[in-house]
Amino acid sequence: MSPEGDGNQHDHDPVTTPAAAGAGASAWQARLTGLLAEVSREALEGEDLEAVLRRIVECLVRNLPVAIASIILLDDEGTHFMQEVWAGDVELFPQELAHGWPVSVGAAGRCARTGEAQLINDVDTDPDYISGNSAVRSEYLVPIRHRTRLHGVLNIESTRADFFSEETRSVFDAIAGQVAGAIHLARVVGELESANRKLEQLSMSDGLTGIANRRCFDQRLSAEWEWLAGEGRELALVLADADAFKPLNDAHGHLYGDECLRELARICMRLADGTDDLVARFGGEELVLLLPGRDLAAAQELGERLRRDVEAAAMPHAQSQVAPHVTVSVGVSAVRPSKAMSPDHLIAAADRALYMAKARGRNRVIALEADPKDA
Ligand SMILES: Nc1nc2c(ncn2[C@@H]2O[C@H](COP(=O)(O)OP(=O)(O)OP(=O)(O)O)[C@@H](O)[C@H]2O)c(=O)[nH]1
Repeated sequence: MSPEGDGNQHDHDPVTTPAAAGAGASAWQARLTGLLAEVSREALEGEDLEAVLRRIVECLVRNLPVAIASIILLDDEGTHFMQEVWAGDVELFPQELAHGWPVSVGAAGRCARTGEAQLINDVDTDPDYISGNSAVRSEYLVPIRHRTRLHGVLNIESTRADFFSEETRSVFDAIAGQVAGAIHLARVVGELESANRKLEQLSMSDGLTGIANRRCFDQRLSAEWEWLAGEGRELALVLADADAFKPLNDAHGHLYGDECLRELARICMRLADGTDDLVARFGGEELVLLLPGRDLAAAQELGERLRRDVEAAAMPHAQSQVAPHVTVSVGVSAVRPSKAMSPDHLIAAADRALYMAKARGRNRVIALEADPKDA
């Protein structure tokens, strides 16, 4: 334990309290004003919230003769404290407070419950005071509030009974306001980042099946193309098109057609077992598997498994001339990416193979190496 003025940096500092300042009261005011400015700067840092709050409490302990400074944050419901960031000489940290505690407990709880600042001039006489340092004599707790939302409590503890003058308290009130701004800023930034992530995800996925959409596929194809060109490894495509899908919609309705597409997507997802494999909706009733690192034979085998799995799913199709259930035709292509060709050559080859599978009676797999003449 090191009470202020006892071995810490304020020992020889003439301006540690308003009383000590005496004729130098303006020096004390200057210190408080400087402190407020420093806290404001920290509050606007806007990076990781915990780091910002930690620097604020450290700044308080570094600049003022206080034994403990802490910021205690409430959960979303405002019923429990869930996080405490502190600086100073905490010699006792009650275990029950380590993982959050209800606002029914402690002087900080009283501050949160009442929404009012709490000045405790003699901690020994306050029934709610929970000691963190046996030398502490007084405590000041301020609600941290942004507009109507109570975020938590700013807690300052001093080893002097007369430390919290009106002027000093008003500075802590202002600091609590800065902390509230910092918390609000961090939460808004966090919410924006998460909304952006969601939007990014939405813009890359297909609403019906939940798999990647064409935009995502195009981006990944060109990224894989570049990467594999450098690596000298192959890239394969499996393009699957549901057979007689128009008659299926006409006979069973679009909702059933939608459900069949979802099932096709699930089957493709089960087959895409490579870490970099991508399953995407290529167009209406066409799905595509992008298979980095696989050659034509491996992709053709996967295409064949896909065709068989779709048959095995036995989704009824009353109007297909191929089978009484949904079938797919599959075009497969592969290439070793190089500057001589582009991703379009790979797609064109898969497309040509698919066309041949349809022409030869559907429910079959055709594989073609990509050819510079294809695109
Ligand atoms: N239910 C449903 N149908 C879709 C969707 N997207 C495209 N389709 C339908 O898929 C059908 C594709 O028809 P076509 O291109 O004529 O081909 P097909 O009838 O499957 O015949 P082949 O491909 O030659 O075997 C069209 O009727 C589209 O309306 C979708 O999201 N849901």
